[in-house]
Amino acid sequence: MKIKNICCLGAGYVGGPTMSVIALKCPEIKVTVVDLNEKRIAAWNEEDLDKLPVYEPGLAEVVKEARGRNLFFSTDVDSAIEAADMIFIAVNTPTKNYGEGKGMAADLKFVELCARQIARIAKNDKIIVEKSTLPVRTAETLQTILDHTGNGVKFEVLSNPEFLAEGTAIEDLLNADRVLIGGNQTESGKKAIQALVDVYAHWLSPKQILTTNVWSSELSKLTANAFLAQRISSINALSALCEVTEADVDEVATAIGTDSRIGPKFLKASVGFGGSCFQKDILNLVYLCRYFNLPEVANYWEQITILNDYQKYRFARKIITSLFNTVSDKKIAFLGWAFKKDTNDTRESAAIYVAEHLIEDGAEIHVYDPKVSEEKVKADMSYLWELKGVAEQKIQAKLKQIFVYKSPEEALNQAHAVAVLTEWDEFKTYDWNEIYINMYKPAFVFDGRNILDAEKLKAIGFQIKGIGKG
Ligand SMILES: NC(=O)C1=CN([C@@H]2O[C@H](COP(=O)(O)OP(=O)(O)OC[C@H]3O[C@@H](n4cnc5c(N)ncnc54)[C@H](O)[C@@H]3O)[C@@H](O)[C@H]2O)C=CC1
Ligand SMILES: O=C(O)[C@H]1O[C@H](OP(=O)(O)OP(=O)(O)OC[C@H]2O[C@@H](n3ccc(=O)[nH]c3=O)[C@H](O)[C@@H]2O)[C@H](O)[C@@H](O)[C@@H]1O
Repeated sequence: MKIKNICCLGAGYVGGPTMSVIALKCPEIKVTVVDLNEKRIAAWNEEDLDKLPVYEPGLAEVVKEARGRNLFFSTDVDSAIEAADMIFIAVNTPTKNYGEGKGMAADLKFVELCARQIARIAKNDKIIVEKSTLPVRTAETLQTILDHTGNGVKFEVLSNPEFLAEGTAIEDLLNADRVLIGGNQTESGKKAIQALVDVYAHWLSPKQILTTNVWSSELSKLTANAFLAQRISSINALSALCEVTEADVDEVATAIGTDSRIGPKFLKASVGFGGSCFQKDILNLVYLCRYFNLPEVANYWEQITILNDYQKYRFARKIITSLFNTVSDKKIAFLGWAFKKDTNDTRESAAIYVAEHLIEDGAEIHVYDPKVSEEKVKADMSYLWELKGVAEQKIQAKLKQIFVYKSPEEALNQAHAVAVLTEWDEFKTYDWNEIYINMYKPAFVFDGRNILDAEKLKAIGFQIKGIGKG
């Protein structure tokens, strides 16, 4: 079966870049990305490519080439579903914040709504592709909804989880370590798998495309994220030990990472991992393990997020204790707000939690991030406080302790301390002599990413404290 028309539900950080690359590489396939969010779709259709809703190196170039040729962004969900022979579901699957499984389980209501809408609209057979990250056995739920509410047409459900990382999404999509496709091991299931393999085969080699049964594929996605996050929590746990023993965490990471069985990647100690997925996917895994009555397994994975919370808290506490046990009315400059460099995404960014803790102690937070707006920073903090049940009036008062600037100089001027929250390359190139002159003394730098040249900063006169540095 040759795919001619693809529709993707969800024009977010996954749907947008993934479909743009598919459209780029498969010019004979019409790809329509739809979303309920009109503002988001309007931004995807912006003439000015700097205004795309997702910032990713290389994305604007891909959109420029494919958009209007065979790549379209639209809010007309029904028409796109009707016309497609393959439908990707790339909607959000956040942690449930209500009812059964609150704070742990994945909220599948958006996915379920997609399935119901597809079933209602579809007039001919379709392949449904789970692109969102989902708990193992969700395909069964989707199949049940599709079969019971549809118009008698046949649906084949595939799992095709996405492994791209933000900041390197285009590179990851073009040169994927692997693409994973899970499907039913029936004749029609195998045909559907092959149809999706043929899409990716436009630019990936057969050995980069793995096919499995549908459950293995679903579970592999949660597992991959849990393994990746586990490495970060492991090195971050050791960073605390390094700080009290004068071992250097970067040296330890290099020493263990050269063992080919361990490998060097994902061993960078930090203020804690952020991003929309690691935390939610691990909690989802923990919930599943508890559901299947495997408490020891659940507790094992849960420790990764517990350690991550500890790491963010530890960083904030270090700032407070170093500044003579209070940051009340002190100006703390934040370099970076995004959860990692080269993205404008701030979901679950460590910066949010560090800021919360410092604000609780009375600090003023002065933020500069090259890609994050004032509106976003304030929305992030408001959202956190709302979730915690803080009264609206109190939220408004706390927001007055946050200032966001368009230039680093403004954020850094007259600061008591600088905290590096995101590893943007430009922070390394600043004139730190000048920054020192314009700060209160002693001038502190808390490098939550270990990116600055500590010796150079010490020579200037800074008190510098990194992660896992004695
Ligand atoms: N962000 C990332 O780097 C990665 C995310 N994932 C997974 O991909 C999924 C999507 O993640 P993101 O793109 O980051 O989320 P996102 O929140 O950026 O985008 C999801 C979009 O889906 C839209 N949507 C919700 N319900 C809809 C419906 N019924 N019809 C049409 N559109 C609808 C929302 O309006 C939103 O724009 C999640 O399951 C996530 O775990 C997987 C790999 C990487
Ligand atoms: O499912 C997802 O959403 C994606 O989650 C991660 O990608 P992402 O969260 O975009 O970015 P990462 O590079 O994994 O970084 C996550 C967090 O860990 C931090 N990190 C990463 C690596 C490291 O060594 N140390 C470290 O602290 C980063 O700064 C960031 O805050 C995975 O890397 C992707 O494979 C996956 O598809």
